[in-house]
Amino acid sequence: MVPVNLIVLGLTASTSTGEGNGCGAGKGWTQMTGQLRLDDLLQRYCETAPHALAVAAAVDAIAAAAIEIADLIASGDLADASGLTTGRNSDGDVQRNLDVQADAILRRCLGTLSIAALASEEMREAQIVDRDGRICVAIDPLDGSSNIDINMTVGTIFSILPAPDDLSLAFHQRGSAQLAAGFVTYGPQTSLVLTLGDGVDVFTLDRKAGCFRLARSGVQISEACEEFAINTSNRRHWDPPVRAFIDECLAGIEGPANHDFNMRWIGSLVAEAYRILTRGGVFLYPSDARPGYGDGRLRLVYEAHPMAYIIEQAGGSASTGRERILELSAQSLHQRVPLIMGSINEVRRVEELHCDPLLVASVSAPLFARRGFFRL
Ligand SMILES: O=P(O)(O)OC[C@H]1O[C@](O)(COP(=O)(O)O)[C@@H](O)[C@@H]1O
Ligand SMILES: [Mg+2]
Ligand SMILES: [Mg+2]
Repeated sequence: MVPVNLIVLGLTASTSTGEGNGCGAGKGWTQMTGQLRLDDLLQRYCETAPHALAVAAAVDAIAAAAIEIADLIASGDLADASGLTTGRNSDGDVQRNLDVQADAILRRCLGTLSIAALASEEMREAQIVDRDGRICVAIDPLDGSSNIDINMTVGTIFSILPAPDDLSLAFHQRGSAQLAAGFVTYGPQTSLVLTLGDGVDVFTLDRKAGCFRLARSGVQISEACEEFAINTSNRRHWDPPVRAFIDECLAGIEGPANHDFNMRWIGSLVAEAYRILTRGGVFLYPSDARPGYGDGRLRLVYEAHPMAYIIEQAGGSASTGRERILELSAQSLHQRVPLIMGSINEVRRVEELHCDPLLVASVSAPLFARRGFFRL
């Protein structure tokens, strides 16, 4: 087991309380001055639980890989880090040059650690690495890859699970078994969002020093929100509950929601999640009627599970519309799942609509939905 590259403890960070600039009564977070480094936080965490050293080592390795990937992305075509299509991965998705490079960097950085099993979006099957390892790691090396060639935010997502006795079950565990989860956004800033099971912290890459520094601690998502994210080009394929929810959002102050909504769609799960953690909101990638989209688009093990863990740790909610994402366990590595996540009130509303066809019908009836007829 390679020791974590941990540095001095004892740095103190001065703090101030911030609030999301979004809607609702934002619970806010603690804004940090950036003196506390990821290494410091990992070192403190190392002593907390039997798995903690292995988890800290994996996070440390992923952070090192993220610094390399951030450099690569920033160089773009100059470093042959492009959105050029190189083929398809085992799940049939278009694979870009950068998907392959990010996967190689992460596997090299994680490769020196004692990890029981490793899974990646870019690998056909999970790999058993070290039977004595205490943890299993699942990665989406590059999320939002359709954004690469337009210079928009992409990211890396990771999930860390305990190693079960039977390693063939490594990635068939419930999402609630996760020990840690996080993601990195490669945008104007490179940020690392992390939960070790006790809240959510956001770190910013200090490029000069080559380390991540704590920027926000104890992130909390506001319960209500005024922003939704969904790929509306698929509207005609949606199920009635999803259509009803979005119709409510679009009706704004004149509809049952009784307030206006803004809309964003970046096409990059990491960027949507970062926005929700910053100013609230709700994200939906539901199942729809297109061939191959019966379970939505996003993958359970290395996209929905880690995102759900982070969002719940920040006081939000993540659901298929019918079930809590963290209750689910995958039948296969690349299994897809509908994902609705974000501010708790909006996710609850989507769930209500999924459970109650009469409610859906009432939202769809134009007179009922309008203020002035049935609402005072
Ligand atoms: O192009 P669509 O259908 O809007 O899908 C966008 C979604 O697909 C993804 O890009 C899937 O992730 P990958 O890029 O890792 O395959 C998400 O980041 C994003 O939310
Ligand atoms: Mg992805
Ligand atoms: Mg990907």
